[in-house]
Amino acid sequence: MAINLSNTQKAVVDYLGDNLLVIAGAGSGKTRVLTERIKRLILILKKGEKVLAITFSNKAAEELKGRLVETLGEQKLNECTYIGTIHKFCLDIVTSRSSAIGLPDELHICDSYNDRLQIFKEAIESIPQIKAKYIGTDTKENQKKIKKLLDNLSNAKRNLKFAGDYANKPLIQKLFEEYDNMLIQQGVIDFDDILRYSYQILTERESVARLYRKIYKYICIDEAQDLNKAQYEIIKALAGNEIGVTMVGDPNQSIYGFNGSTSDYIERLFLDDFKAEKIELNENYRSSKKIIEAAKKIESSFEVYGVCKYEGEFEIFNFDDEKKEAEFIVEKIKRLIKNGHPDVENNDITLEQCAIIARNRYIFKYIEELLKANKMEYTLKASAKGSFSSESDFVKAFELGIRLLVNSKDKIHLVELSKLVSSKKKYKTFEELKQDKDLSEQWVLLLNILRSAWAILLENDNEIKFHIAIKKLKNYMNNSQLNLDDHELILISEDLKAWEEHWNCYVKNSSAGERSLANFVRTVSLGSTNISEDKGIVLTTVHMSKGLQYDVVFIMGLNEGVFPDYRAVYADDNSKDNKQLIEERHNMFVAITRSKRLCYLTYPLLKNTNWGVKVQKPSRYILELSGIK
Ligand SMILES: Nc1ncnc2c1ncn2[C@@H]1O[C@H](COP(=O)(O)OP(=O)(O)OP(=O)(O)O)[C@@H](O)[C@H]1O
Repeated sequence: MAINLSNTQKAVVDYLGDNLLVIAGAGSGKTRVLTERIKRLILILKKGEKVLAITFSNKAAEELKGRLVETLGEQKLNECTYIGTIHKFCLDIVTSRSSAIGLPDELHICDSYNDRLQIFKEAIESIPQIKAKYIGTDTKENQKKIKKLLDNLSNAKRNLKFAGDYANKPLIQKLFEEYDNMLIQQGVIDFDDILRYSYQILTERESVARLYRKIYKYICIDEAQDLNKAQYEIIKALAGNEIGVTMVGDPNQSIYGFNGSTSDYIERLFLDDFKAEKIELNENYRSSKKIIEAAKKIESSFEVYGVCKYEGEFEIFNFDDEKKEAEFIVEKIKRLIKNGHPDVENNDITLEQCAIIARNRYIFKYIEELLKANKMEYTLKASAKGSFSSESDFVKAFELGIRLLVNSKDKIHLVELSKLVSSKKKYKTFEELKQDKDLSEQWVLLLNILRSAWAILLENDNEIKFHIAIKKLKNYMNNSQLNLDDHELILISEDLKAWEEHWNCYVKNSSAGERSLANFVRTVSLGSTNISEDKGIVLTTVHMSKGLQYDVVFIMGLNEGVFPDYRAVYADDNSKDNKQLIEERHNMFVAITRSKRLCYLTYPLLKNTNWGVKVQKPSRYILELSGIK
């Protein structure tokens, strides 16, 4: 359906000055405008130049690509744009220019928190003074301290700090250095390093920055209210004073403070540093009148011009307990699907148009059980990670082996694979493990199969036969000697299907020349191959619901301490300037504004906990909103 842009939207699309800040309210057509602006900028590019579009998530990058490809076609899109998350873009800088700052050529991503924690513990163990000073004898307390230290270190990295910046705290400096060295010795860097090292490359190697500026003539940043220091400084370093930067964001939707993000970067610094022109988009094309009214009660600064013709529904319900709350939602969805609703186009509602949003994933416990019992399809969106997440031991071993094929220095995954195949053995190399015949009969058979699949992957790095390797694994599953039970067979088959999807997605989004097994593993680590389509009702945390919209939205579990989160509620500072509480309010605003037409808030009065049945207070948002019928 062709949509006519409003005059303000057109002003954004056609702006041809240097830098532009677009403050865009929820549902004001940000994505639409960004798509049109990129198309407009492409028209003024010279041969070989590109527009760099940085999105907040892989899903948003896919969405943008999908919309652009419709008019530009695949070839033009690839010739004229780079669309991806900042981590993906920076990983390309680091992996192609690592030697410029003295890092090894082949680098991989340490993508799991537990792996990082393991390496960090080894770093602590290797420095006796740190162990003595920071770690005591109480093991539980130690775990907490170690995690806190690691969090502090991540935070420092997000603020672009290096070990050398801690010269006045020699022990911290040593720990920082040791952790970084240990990562590098294993051929890996962590997520924070991807940004930190690319910043170092861009600022210390002017020639590299110049090269990027020759290619990327315009930079467009989506969801810019969630930039943190590292991300903002990278964009600044990349742009120099030569490249036009457009930032689009909504301060009311800033919800990543725990990552060091703040809307200050757009509201203050971008305007000062880049002398950017500011345009505000205040229309709302998404939500019905009732939804807008509720959103305004949560964020009084939310101004909307132009009103949607639909009245919509906004209602609040409470229940004796969580089970009853879940039952109500399921029944309500069934009724809406059966009867439709006059405020939803064509009076027709499908499962896919319904979302259930909660502040954290644990709220979904009962509703998941109930949806399963009712055979109602749903997709749970609770975490951006989880790409390396095979459930069966067999495919887990295949996956760990792939990591070891591309990074022979990787000790963490060698230990993990060793534990999987044998509880007693410790191998020095992957090769040693692969050749071991002194294992259980089952693992000797499985390793035999895995060896042949891994060998296929190594045959030709320019033309990886991933599907043939998977086919080999599938064929062997039918081998009766393996004696796998039905449950295990289902897990294996689902895992293999997931790996085929990762591979297909990787192939679709990469060019033949850049493909390699190592590049594939890095892309999976970034979650860039994890963009399967949502099926059925979407159950999503607020954070994962960003940028999405549904005709019907339920926001459940609205109790004080859950939403707003207890950490914000019980923070020492309970004033209205409490940053955590401000961010919780943004979370509530995001949740409500995902709804196009109908929005229902629910909460239980009692909750079953490990400590018995507890009375629950309604969320402060319920009290604020209860005047709305
Ligand atoms: N000029 C317009 N006329 C009619 N509909 C529009 C117009 N611009 C955008 N829309 C529609 O409004 C809805 C919201 O747009 P979009 O998702 O781009 O908003 P957004 O600003 O990204 O929202 P949010 O920040 O809350 O995620 C979409 O369904 C879009 O197609």
